[in-house]
Amino acid sequence: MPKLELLPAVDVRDGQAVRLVHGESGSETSYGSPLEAALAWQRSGAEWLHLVDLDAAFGTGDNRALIAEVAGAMDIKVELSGGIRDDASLAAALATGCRRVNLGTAALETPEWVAKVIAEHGDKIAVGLDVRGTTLRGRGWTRDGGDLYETLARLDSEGCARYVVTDIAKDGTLQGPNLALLRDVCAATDKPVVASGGVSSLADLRAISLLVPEGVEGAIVGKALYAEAFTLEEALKAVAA
Ligand SMILES: O=C(O)c1ccccc1NCC(=O)[C@H](O)[C@H](O)COP(=O)(O)O
Repeated sequence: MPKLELLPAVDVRDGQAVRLVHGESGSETSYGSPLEAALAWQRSGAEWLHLVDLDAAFGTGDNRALIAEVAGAMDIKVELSGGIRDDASLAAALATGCRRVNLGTAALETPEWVAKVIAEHGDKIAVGLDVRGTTLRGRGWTRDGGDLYETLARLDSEGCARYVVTDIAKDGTLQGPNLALLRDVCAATDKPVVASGGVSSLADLRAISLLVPEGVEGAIVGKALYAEAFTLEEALKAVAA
């Protein structure tokens, strides 16, 4: 059985690595230099980095140059997220050399464009399905954007390669992942799913690992690493077992 991939997160707001609670603007705790954080995860053995431009997601500017610097400094695979909504932002994201990008708002607001870029870029495109209940949220998770399962069916029919699934109610709270949501999404698609939001312990990671046979491919871990609930080395060992 393939092991669960772990993607330590670096979310960038106003040039700083931050953690949010429920993804809410204004709930930031700052953790200093995004580059230092990313290099630390790489040194600890990460194979992936989940790198988010929160300003681009919220429409409060962007950290494009810094994101490019961080992505360019990585020897590991990078997944980029936040505010990738049109040809210019997609081109800038792909030019960083990242392995893939997550589209969120665009999948809700400009589905034709998303279908086009899925056709052009294949598995370089993933779609972030960020939900409250089963309602998708866009624009930095501030606006409703339709039904999770209807959107998933549409994206599947367009050949979307992968989904990053976040329960916003869990994100940044250290309350544990929404395993039922992950199971339900895996049952609704044959495509791999990356779990995001709420991981609090090694037990949570082991619980997500048990969903690998159902289609969960990876887990994004943010707050738990910054709060030192466990180390990345411990997490990598836990999912390798
Ligand atoms: O990814 C986005 O585009 C985004 C937009 C608006 C608010 C937050 C956003 N992402 C947050 C993340 O991807 C978190 O890093 C991730 O869910 C980790 O959560 P946690 O382990 O609970 O800190």
